[in-house]
Amino acid sequence: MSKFEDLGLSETTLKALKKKGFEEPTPIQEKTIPVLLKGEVDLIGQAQTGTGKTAAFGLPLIEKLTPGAKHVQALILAPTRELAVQVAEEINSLKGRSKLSILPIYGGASIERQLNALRRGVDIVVGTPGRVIDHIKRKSLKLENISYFILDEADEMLNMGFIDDMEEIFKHTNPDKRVLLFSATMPKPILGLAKKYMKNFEIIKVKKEQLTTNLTDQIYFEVNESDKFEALCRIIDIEKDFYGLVFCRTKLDVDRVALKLTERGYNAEGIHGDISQYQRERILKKFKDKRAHILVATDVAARGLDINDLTHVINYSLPQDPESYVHRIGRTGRAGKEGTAITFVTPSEYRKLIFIKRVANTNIRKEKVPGIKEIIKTKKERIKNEILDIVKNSNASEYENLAKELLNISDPVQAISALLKHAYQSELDTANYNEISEVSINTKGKTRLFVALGKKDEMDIKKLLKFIKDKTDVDTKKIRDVRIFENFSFISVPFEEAEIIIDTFKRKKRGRRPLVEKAKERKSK
Ligand SMILES: Nc1ncnc2c1ncn2[C@@H]1O[C@H](COP(=O)(O)OP(=O)(O)OP(=O)(O)O)[C@@H](O)[C@H]1O
Ligand SMILES: [Mg+2]
Repeated sequence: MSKFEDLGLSETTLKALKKKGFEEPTPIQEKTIPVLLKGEVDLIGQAQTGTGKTAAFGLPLIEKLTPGAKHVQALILAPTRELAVQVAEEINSLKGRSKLSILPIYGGASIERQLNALRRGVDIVVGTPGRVIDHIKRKSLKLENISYFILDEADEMLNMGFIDDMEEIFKHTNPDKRVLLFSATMPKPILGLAKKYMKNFEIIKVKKEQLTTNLTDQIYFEVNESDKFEALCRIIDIEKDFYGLVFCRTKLDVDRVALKLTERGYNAEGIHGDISQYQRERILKKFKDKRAHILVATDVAARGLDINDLTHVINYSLPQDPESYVHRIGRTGRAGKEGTAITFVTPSEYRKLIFIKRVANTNIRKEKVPGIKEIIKTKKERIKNEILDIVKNSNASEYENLAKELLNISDPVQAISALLKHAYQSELDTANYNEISEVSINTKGKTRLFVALGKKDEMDIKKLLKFIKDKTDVDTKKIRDVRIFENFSFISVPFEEAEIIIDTFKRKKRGRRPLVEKAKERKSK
């Protein structure tokens, strides 16, 4: 491991790094910085999420560019507004006493202010494609003299959604610039496309077997769509200090989940592309300041965002592709800190999970959604420790007289029990929790399905099979194993059949209950 001092950086920059608290370069910084300081090459830099790619291209810019050169010298493009702001801030914080001026330009923010700043002269522009094109058209942004054209999250920028914009912007730049592409993922087709924009280029990869960092513990839970919210609440409740991002597929889902969390008393916010830019920034700041502990988001927050100390990333819905999985869960486990990523998988999505696992070459371990008893036990333990901590470390003497009075007239155990009940009843109330129907998918793609059917004497195997036959299109011959336990039955069926069963019953209110009711109904007939 080398030191920043060995990479060819100036004294001013080394001082700035010290001030920022960077002790040694990360592997991607160690590899790219010397090449960029020396070289005339274009570059593709690939390294895992949270490993300092911003500084890997930011530090060489700081060294190579001339403050106040009267023309834009570098353009950095990023896929989201928040990321453009963050990259600009990160470079600003690394420049030390250098007079370089760095400006983020992005949609939804005052164009007037951006115009004024551009008129005054800017060295580095960090922008989102739409607003950059807007400025090019207004002739307020001239790119014919740039030394660097950098795509952060390059694979995303060269993907369908952005490619036309990239072409357009590229057309307005001078041919003799350096082109630098950075991302944690670089799928083959995109790599092919990238070559079109570059001349002699080097690929610098921090070689890792897997695309995700091993700082993040990766888990998946098998849950029905209708049980996801309950599972989410349980995950949050069992943690002492949950501070996490929850990813949903659609804006509507984000709104719904955020609202439901708020209604249940959690400190949650939602963020997506339909929210005004002012609100987006306000919400992100609130979350970064930990004034909100849960941020529900679409993939608008999946790439690049650097939020300190996130404990969890939850994939409430499965990401669209392996790359998205890698970036989403990469919001935690950054800069050497550990995190947990939890993915909800419904039976019909199981194969997609396997695909993600294979492409990302990562290990995603299966776990069970925490049970109610387990949560209550954990909470009680936490309460006990909190109280013991107060007894030990902080002064509650103003209550001592009242305590003595109470203990004089009542039994100590009863008094404390009453006090605990008074203080924690609402938190420990099991009525806070709903039932989760158990769906468990085994790895061979066969699904084991648990169906709650009321008491044993209300249903036998024959009735159960007939019930399934009547209610679903499942071929009952494919049911391999049927067992009836105390208050639920267990069947083992191939994946497709399980899907049918689940799809049939999840449309009804709560999965299990209709079955129980139907069983009773039949009995009474
Ligand atoms: N050498 C270093 N020492 C300590 N911290 C660092 C170092 N380099 C970067 N960091 C910090 O690590 C965090 C992650 O950096 P950065 O956002 O650049 O990661 P990234 O590789 O771009 O991740 P992503 O792929 O998610 O965009 C930031 O908070 C950054 O300030
Ligand atoms: Mg980044």
